[in-house]
Amino acid sequence: MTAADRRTEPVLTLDDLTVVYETEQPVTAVKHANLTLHRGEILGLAGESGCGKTTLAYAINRLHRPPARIASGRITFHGDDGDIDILALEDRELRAFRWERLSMVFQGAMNALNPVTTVRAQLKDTLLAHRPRMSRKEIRERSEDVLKRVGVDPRRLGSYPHELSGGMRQRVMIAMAMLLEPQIMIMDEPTTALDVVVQRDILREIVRLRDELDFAVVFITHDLPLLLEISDRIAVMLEGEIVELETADRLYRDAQHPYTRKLLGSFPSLSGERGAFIRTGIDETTDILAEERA
Ligand SMILES: Nc1ncnc2c1ncn2[C@@H]1O[C@H](COP(=O)(O)OP(=O)(O)OP(=O)(O)O)[C@@H](O)[C@H]1O
Repeated sequence: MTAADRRTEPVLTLDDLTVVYETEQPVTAVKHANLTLHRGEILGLAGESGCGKTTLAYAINRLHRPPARIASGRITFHGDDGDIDILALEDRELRAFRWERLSMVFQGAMNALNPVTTVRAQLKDTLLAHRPRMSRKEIRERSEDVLKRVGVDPRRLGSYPHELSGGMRQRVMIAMAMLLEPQIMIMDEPTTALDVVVQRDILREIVRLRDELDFAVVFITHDLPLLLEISDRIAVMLEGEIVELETADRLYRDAQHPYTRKLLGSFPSLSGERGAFIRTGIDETTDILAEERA
């Protein structure tokens, strides 16, 4: 089967997912969401603050906490070895599932590194938790390999998080997320806290790694120009509902939902050629992102 064929196969399906915050005035943050993520695709999830993007991401990995409750729906992971009903997993199975099949990188993830242990120890702990029989040599090789892949010098294995820049810490978190070669990575505003140049480098790296390793990415941000550049398809959320799901090209050229059109209209510089910068790395090309933020 070719990579293109695999790209049309589902790796994750959400059916009728509803998430409610059971507060005094209950808030239905995700409303009957249906979504299919294909193998190896970058799916952008766009929408303004408070529309439910993070709630959806947490629910997929069962990281939601009370008062959040999944009120309806199914979340199915389609592994090469069969389907997994994520909502039915026992705690132990869920721990094995996370990182191994599906991993997450959050906006504040770089601050999620343990401040008192080295990068080496943190990578090793995660590896051993899932692969207890791994030898020291394999652990060292895998740790060096993932750091290299995200553009961090393996000599940094001995560093503590405070010795690394914000961009480097975020790269280490991405290395951690790909450590066990999951088929899905969910990235929730992974670069928002970083400056534009660092952000752009990391995004380019994520696209390149996806091309190389063929994992699927759900990339969450309210930054629609950025999503247009890196995504294969984009889902637009409005008040808990997915109101449009289209290829990035079609969404850009022919958005159907009035809210998508409004969202596109709110980024006046969305007139350059989509995607040229990150996908080809040609620096002379119109840099939509930088213009947007200028
Ligand atoms: N712990 C909570 N208790 C009650 N309501 C919550 C809680 N967390 C989120 N919500 C509500 O759920 C809705 C969706 O929030 P969510 O954080 O998922 O949106 P978002 O699109 O990720 O926003 P942002 O881009 O600002 O992160 C919002 O109305 C929010 O107020």
